[in-house]
Amino acid sequence: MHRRYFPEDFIWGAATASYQIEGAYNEDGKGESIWDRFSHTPGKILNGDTGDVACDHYHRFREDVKLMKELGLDSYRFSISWPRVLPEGKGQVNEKGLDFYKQLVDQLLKAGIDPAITLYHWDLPQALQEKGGWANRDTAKYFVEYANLIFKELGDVVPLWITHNEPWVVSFPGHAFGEHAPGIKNYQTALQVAHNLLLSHGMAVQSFRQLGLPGKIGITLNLTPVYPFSDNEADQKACDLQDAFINRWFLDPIFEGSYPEELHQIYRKKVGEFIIKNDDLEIINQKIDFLGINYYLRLVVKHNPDYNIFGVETVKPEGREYTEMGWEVYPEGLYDLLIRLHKDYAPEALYITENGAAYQDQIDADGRVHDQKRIAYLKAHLKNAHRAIEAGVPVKGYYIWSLMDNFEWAFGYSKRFGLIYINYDNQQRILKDSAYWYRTIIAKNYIED
Ligand SMILES: N#[N+]C[C@@H]1[C@@H](O)[C@H](O)[C@@H](O)[C@@H]2O[C@H]12
Repeated sequence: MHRRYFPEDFIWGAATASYQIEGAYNEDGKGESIWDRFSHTPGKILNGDTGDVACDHYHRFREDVKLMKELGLDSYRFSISWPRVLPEGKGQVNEKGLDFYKQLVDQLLKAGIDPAITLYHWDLPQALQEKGGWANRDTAKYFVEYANLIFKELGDVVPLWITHNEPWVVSFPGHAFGEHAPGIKNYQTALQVAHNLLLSHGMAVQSFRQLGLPGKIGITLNLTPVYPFSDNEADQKACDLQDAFINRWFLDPIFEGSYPEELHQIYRKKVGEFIIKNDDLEIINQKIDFLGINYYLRLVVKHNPDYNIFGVETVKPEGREYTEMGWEVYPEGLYDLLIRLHKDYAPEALYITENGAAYQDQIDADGRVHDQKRIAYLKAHLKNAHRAIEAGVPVKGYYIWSLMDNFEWAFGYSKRFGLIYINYDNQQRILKDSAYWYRTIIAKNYIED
């Protein structure tokens, strides 16, 4: 067996997000979020599930930190619920909400686990949505005020900061396709949202620098390598357009201070303009300390003039393995993506801030969850991350999505991604075989293939 040793300082982590695990959706002064509103709207979430209770992490965080310590995690990535600390999105602070996060960070530090905080993982205060939400440029200003509150409370002890999680998902499923909160179906609004999210990212990075905090700050993007169905020119062009739509629309402003021109032209013609003010792109193009990437799958596309505004159709290659999300298992895509990012954008450092898979997990007669498919998935992706590191890509850490089964957005609780199985009937936590496997990987700092 070949041992693939990871760098001595490689960070082994796991990730969650506030709305997906905390519950206590209206307790201790927390304000309503757009996901509270969306999940309480009939027909939006499978089985009518909501995040009202979720994994009850708000009340069980001490038990959960003990489980993280049992796994030997170096770091735990979680998000702050903006409306839990600022119920109206701005103004009056909810001290009980802030205190929850201070206690969580305190428990993590005592357990020897580095906190990694995501400031925004989709749960915008509903009060700000009433003022236009991310389509309103003012929300960028309110985001920085919120970020400064958290920076000042936790900035001295938290080493890793992520401004936004997957702004592409917030923009398009949330504002063009209507599949995510706030459930808007307006492409032009989605483009303005994307821009205001990026602007708020740049403004928050500037503020972080001005505060002189000791940690590192970056952003997490869902990045998907795109491959042409065939080598004909039309399919290759379709591939380039899909890459611009999903990846470059966010990578280029952040790293180059400009939007992909060809796609911008298509948007001008087919969607309409969105407002960019004078030095916006200069603000967005702030130097960041790392790029976080969430990798799950690749896309294979072909040209189809009738398919959408781009004439790009996604195809599902035959004979491949797919997860419960219908996502192709393609570990090589992680290697290809890391190599491309290193070559085209050269981020100072990269963290794989999410990688994982949903499978049909069940408690077997022995009381265990034998999730061998997940172990195989994680091992294959770690192998490709290691290949990229050996090729010189500065990958500094890996966070499994997810620490625990949780509320999977529009799919409710039907999809299980966790290392820890959650019995939602009694909130029992059960370490899956993948959790025990991950514990050994962390301890040995190598995988064998
Ligand atoms: N779907 N799916 C799983 C996972 C989702 O649960 C996370 O909240 C997102 O950051 C990202 O989409 C990935």
